[in-house]
Amino acid sequence: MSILIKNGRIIYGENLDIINGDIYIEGNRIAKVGRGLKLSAEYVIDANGKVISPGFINAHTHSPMVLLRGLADDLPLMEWLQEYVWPVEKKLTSKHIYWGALLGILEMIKGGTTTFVDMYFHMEEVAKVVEKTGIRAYLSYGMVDLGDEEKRNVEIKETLKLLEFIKKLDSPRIEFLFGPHAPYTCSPELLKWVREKANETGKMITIHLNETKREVQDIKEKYGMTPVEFLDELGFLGDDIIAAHGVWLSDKEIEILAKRRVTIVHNPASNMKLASGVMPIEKLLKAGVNIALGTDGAASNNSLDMLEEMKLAALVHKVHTLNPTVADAKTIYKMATQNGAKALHLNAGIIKEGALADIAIIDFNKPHLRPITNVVSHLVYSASGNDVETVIIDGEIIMLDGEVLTVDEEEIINKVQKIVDKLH
Ligand SMILES: CSC[C@H]1O[C@@H](n2cnc3c(O)ncnc32)[C@H](O)[C@@H]1O
Ligand SMILES: [Zn+2]
Repeated sequence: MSILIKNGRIIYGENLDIINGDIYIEGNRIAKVGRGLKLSAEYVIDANGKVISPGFINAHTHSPMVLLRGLADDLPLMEWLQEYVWPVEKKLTSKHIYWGALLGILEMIKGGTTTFVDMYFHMEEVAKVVEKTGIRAYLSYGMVDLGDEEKRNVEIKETLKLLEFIKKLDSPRIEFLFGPHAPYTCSPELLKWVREKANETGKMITIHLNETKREVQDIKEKYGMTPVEFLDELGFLGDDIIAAHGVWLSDKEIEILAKRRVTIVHNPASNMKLASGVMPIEKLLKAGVNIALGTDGAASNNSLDMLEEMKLAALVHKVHTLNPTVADAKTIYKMATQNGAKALHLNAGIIKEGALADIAIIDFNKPHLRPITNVVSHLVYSASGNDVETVIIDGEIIMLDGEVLTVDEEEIINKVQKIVDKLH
């Protein structure tokens, strides 16, 4: 398929330059960017008054957790997980996960997300939904063994099953990654197995890391080291690690993360809602750590809106440090786009010739986005997912003028309501 997007304001290249012009897409790549392109295409989109942005990369979520949205608000992490979330998750079947993933992915596409990194269970169902909807995804089975060998073997089996399933799907948009849940739920034996298997297969790893003060204390008591030191001792860390949260980090841990080229995923809404704390963004940036952005699951956010997440990321550090220059709009915007792509070693998150055609077109013909003075600032501080109009993923139009073309939105909303009504 070829697509010509005409007369838009393009957020171009690594430096986010604004160019008024056209984009020509051929197959799944951006072929040309320029003014007044005289090229014929199978599909032409008029982007007058609109902004053409790289699609957003949600680098940490649990897509089916939309089923638990609003279930347990206003609680700290451990109580939230142990007393509310895990008991409900025990009841979830593959059918629940299929419909939950449909709702979660529908929400993400509507908000301009073109790629997401997921960790949950019954992930074969999520893979089916990714295939159907047209989004790009990196999927992991969330492994928890709590030091129990029998449980470890079950988790290993489930992980290898997902790896095989995704291999057989042979989709250019679906990748597998390993998903040990966290150092406090996974034994050293399991973490070592993950590292070895990741080396053998070349697949990446995602994990929750240093999310709460309590977690750091527990790991120190158990292993006599901080979580990052512990993982480094195991030989676990590398540039294939996508670690969610990184809230409670010592200077030494930041140094290790930088040295090992680990990506940290910032999840400001979840960290604020669960009162986990504030990520040390200035120190991480200064050390050169790659920081991507994620929403976490919808039970701790409570939405999957990357535009909203950017605003929260930009604001929380200003109030926390009492310094308005911290976390400026461009820095945050890069976290939601090119830094996520860097973490995934993916040629996306950027508009330039040769990059994957993963694009969000945002309608700026709205009062809250006028006058157009600073496009990136408006996206970070004024826009929300509702302003996204058209989404292209892997060179295919997935949403056009607000309508997702690959699924029936009304059917998904009604079905999810029915299955959740029965669940509680
Ligand atoms: C075993 S699948 C993934 C697992 O993670 C849980 N989860 C969701 N959000 C968080 C978070 O912020 N920290 C730790 N664990 C989280 C989710 O409910 C699943 O059980
Ligand atoms: Zn999470």
